[in-house]
Amino acid sequence: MKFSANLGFLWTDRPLPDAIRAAHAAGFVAVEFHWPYDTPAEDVRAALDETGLTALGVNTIRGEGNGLSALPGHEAEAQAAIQQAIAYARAIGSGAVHVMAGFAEGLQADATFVENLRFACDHAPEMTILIEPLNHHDAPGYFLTTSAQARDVIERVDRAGVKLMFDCYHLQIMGGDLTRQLRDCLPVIGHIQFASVPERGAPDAGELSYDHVFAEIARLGWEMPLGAEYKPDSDTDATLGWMARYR
Ligand SMILES: O=C(O)[C@@H](O)C(=O)CO
Ligand SMILES: [Mg+2]
Repeated sequence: MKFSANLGFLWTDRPLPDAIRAAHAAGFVAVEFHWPYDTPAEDVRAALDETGLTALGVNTIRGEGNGLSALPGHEAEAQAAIQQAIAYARAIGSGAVHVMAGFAEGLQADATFVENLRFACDHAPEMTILIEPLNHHDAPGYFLTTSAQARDVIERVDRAGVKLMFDCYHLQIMGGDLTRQLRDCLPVIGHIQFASVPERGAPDAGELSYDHVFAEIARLGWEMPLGAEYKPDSDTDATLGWMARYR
């Protein structure tokens, strides 16, 4: 398997260009970001060029909450955040942006999210526009919570570019049955992330067998790097024992 280091959680003790170099030294083939906007895109791009790593994605900013795109009345702000993320992604050579929905509920929020996602897809037709269900313990009140809801939104956005960020950690907490969820969602998955459950640590612990999950992902023919989005319980390099097991 190939892995992407999520630098929102891994090597957060150093500047992003150094975190990219550390990911390369550890054997990751890609990196992904949460909110890299404080680091000039050209510095990130230079570290990517130097190491040959691929950049898989950036998130839209959180705003007051966990994103803006499902907040009725905040369309201008949400679309500015989408444009900012797309511009940054283009500048670092990344092909995906995760559009964060925010804390909201109801029909108006749903319609707003769909419209803002159409805006993102139409603004950057070459880009994968990701949406990600988050679990209700870590992000109570977040608009998007299940893969079924995400698939319904994706269908109604009705654009080829919009895809599901399948985070095994969140989706295990929000109902589990992960093997079936992977099979059912496969046609709309744009990226896969993982962490142990419930601690959100390295994948070789917890209630979820990544021996099984990764084997199923491979069996389904998924070839893109999987996003290691976990919170190291010590120095990141000391938590990477799982990589040798799964590579
Ligand atoms: O799972 C997560 O928390 C992230 O993928 C993210 O982008 C939102 O915080
Ligand atoms: Mg995630």
